Amino acid sequence: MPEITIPILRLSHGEGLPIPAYATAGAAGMDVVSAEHHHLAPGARHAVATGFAMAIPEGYEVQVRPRSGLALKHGVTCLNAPGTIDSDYRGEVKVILANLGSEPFAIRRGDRIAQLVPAAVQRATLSEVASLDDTARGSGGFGSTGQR
Ligand SMILES: O=c1ccn([C@H]2C[C@H](O)[C@@H](COP(=O)(O)OP(=O)(O)OP(=O)(O)O)O2)c(=O)[nH]1
Ligand SMILES: [Mg+2]
Repeated sequence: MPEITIPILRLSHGEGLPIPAYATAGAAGMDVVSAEHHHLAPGARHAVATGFAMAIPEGYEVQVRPRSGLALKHGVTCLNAPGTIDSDYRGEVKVILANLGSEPFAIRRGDRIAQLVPAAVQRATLSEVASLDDTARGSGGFGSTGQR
């Protein structure tokens, strides 16, 4: 898939911070850093400032995903993963971090806190009908297959 270009606007409190960037040539996500210091108590959540806004091209979104290192080592994750940045959103990108661990977690300005993955968006029109076609599964779900 060809690369898209996303205009990014640095906000005043984002001055001096790196803009989100790929850590390696094959990385899927651009690491994004915190623009603030914040103490995240166990069980707490916070919308962490990043200091920038974007104008995502129509037809795309940007997903805000957790970093596995923070999740594994500290129990810190994006509560709404994957977060959705809409193409018409012009506000500051925030990262909703939650501390699911048992220790307080210190977020420092400049720390990498999440990763951004641009993705194409398939939109759909919903067409209301009186009945649906039959399938082998039918209404079975939630672990209905392979029951012993
Ligand atoms: O992790 C996130 C998720 C969302 N947003 C911003 C961009 C997004 O376009 C907007 C709305 O997000 P979403 O649609 O997930 O939230 P909502 O609760 O449906 O709010 P809204 O009514 O504003 O759509 O909030 C972020 O900055 N970070
Ligand atoms: Mg919404």
